[in-house]
Amino acid sequence: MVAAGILIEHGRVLLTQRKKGAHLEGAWEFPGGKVEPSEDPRDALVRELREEVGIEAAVGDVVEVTFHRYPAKAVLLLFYRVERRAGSPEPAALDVADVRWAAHEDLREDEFPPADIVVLSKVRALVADRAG
Ligand SMILES: Nc1nc2c([nH]c(=O)n2[C@H]2C[C@H](O)[C@@H](COP(=O)(O)OP(=O)(O)OP(=O)(O)O)O2)c(=O)[nH]1
Repeated sequence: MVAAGILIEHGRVLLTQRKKGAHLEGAWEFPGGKVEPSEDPRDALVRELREEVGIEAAVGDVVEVTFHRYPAKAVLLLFYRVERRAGSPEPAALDVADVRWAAHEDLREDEFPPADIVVLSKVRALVADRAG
C-alpha cells in the first residue's frame, strides 16, 4: 500500500520527481511512499513528506483510491488531501530528484505514472478551484 499527498497552495499542487534508478524513474508524482506493515497510512504519509520534502503536514480526506498493476509490481494507492502545518518549512528536494509547484494546465498525463491518471482530473479541478 502506498500513501500519496495532494498539497495545494495558491492555485498550485506540489509534485516530486522520482529518482534515477527507482521504479518509474523521472516520473513526476504526488509525494508519498510505501506504508509499513501495521502503520496507519496517514502516519506513513506524514513520515514520507518529512523525509522526502522536509515539510510538516496535516493529512485530510481521501481524494482517490486506486489499484494498478505494473509489469514489475502491483500497487494500491491512497491519495489524501494534505496541508502544511503553521511554521512548516518550504518543500525541498531532500530525498527526491526534484520538486515543483504545478498549475492545473501544467498537469500533463504523460509525465505521471500510469496509476495516477485516474486522480489527475480530480486534482486539476481542485487546483483550478483554488486558483485566483
Ligand atoms: N509516492 C507516489 N508513488 C506512486 C505514485 N503513483 C505511483 O504509481 N506510485 C508508485 C511508485 C512506487 O512503485 C510506489 C511508491 O513507493 P516508493 O516510492 O516508496 O517506492 P520505491 O520506488 O522505493 O519502491 P520499491 O522499488 O522499493 O518497491 O507507488 C504517486 O503519485 N506517488
